[in-house]
Amino acid sequence: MKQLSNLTKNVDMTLESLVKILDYSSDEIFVLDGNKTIIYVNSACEKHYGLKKEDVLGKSSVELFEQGYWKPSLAPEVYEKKKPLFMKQTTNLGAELLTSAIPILNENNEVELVVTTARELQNYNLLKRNEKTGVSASKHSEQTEIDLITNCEKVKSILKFTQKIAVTNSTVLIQGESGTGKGVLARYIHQTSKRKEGPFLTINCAAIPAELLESELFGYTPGAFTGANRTGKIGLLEAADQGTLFLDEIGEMSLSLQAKLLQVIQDKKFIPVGGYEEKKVDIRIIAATNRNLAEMVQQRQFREDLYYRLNVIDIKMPPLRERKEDIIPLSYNFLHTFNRLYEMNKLISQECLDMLTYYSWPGNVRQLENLIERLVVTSDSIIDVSDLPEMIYESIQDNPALSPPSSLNEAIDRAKREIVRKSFQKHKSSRKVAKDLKISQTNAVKLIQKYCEDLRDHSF
Ligand SMILES: Nc1ncnc2c1ncn2[C@@H]1O[C@H](COP(=O)(O)OP(=O)(O)OP(=O)(O)O)[C@@H](O)[C@H]1O
Repeated sequence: MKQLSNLTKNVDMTLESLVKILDYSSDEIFVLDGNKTIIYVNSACEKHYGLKKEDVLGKSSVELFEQGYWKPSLAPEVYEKKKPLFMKQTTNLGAELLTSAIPILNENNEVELVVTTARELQNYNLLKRNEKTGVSASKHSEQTEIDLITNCEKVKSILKFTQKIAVTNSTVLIQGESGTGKGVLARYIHQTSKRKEGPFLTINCAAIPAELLESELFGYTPGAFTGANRTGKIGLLEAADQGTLFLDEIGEMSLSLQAKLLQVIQDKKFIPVGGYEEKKVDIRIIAATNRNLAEMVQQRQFREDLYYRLNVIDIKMPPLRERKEDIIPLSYNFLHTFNRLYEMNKLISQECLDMLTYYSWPGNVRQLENLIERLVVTSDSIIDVSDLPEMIYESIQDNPALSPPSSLNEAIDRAKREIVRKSFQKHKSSRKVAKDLKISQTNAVKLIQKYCEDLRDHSF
């Protein structure tokens, strides 16, 4: 390894050790060339964007900005004005950064490099507060707008698909285990649709008794029933006019209410409880369930006609254990959120993050979110493996597929599995996988059969 003489006193510095030092920096450092291509980045980028160095190097910073990894953009102004720039930025994972970009010019006064450093504002605010300068991170400070976070190709293709259906008014049915993010996806669909300026209202059909659910949805006229408000009440169907109504846990809705809902979907009209006059509404319905509706239809617990009406666009939200690539970015996202909420500055060790990826997350993203909140509150300055609940340890040890690999062969097999699955999720054909992984198509077919059986149904 090349020695970097004269850089340090009394120590022989190698390029390798220099890179290591930069990786230990808690601030992010990244360098762009004259074409806005990222030519260097340190490890801190993972906690800010959920991207590994290798996902970032060689990419155009303009392209990453357009994909929503940070905002606002800083590069165009630095390249244009050729002057240093300081700015507050927020990232896709909800980190708030104080970013500085310094252009380095060549002899022709052209921008040769831009050296950018980004420090988390949370740390900065806490530091200032500790210095008693009166600046403090407020618990009620405005929350950064956080999008649906994912690094998973399958979820990314769901998001792309929802953008395609943004202009339609079709009813959407989102199925998936509890806590997978069905509610977050419903909001995302609303935000990307042409109804985004209209209301987005949610009702959980399991949380309200059947009689009350009907009046909540349809509203009622004055004196409609004993105990009713004297002036009557507007229902959610009417309140969501021009917007989206999200019916969570639709599988719990009574059969009689299902019949009424079907009518609203078909005719776009309804009559409030106790009333005679029809009301017209323009709404999009998104329904979600963690139950198997097709099975419920067979068992006559759910109306077949309503099922087909809701099912016009059918999306399946995969459980977290099938999208392990989301665990680290989500963990960082929740770390930023709860650090901000509790005015803390906790860090998390790499070993701890690795351990989180081995766990199966039966409660999905909600369970991960709750755990990170608890860890932020209860751990010392660095959240480490020893802070994890015993239950996580035990379950990893009980399940060999989730525990760290016990041999080189097993590690190779797991790595192969991950690479093939990732490629198949992206390309969806053995020919393209073969090309992507530079293997024969026969080999690709074999590997897909071995590792991707569960991915072969392409419906969302
Ligand atoms: N991709 C994501 N990015 C950021 N936060 C997420 C994501 N997915 C889920 N969450 C968070 O996890 C929690 C659970 O998500 P959500 O309520 O949408 O799940 P759900 O599938 O609708 O659950 P349930 O079936 O119990 O209603 C929420 O606090 C949500 O903000």
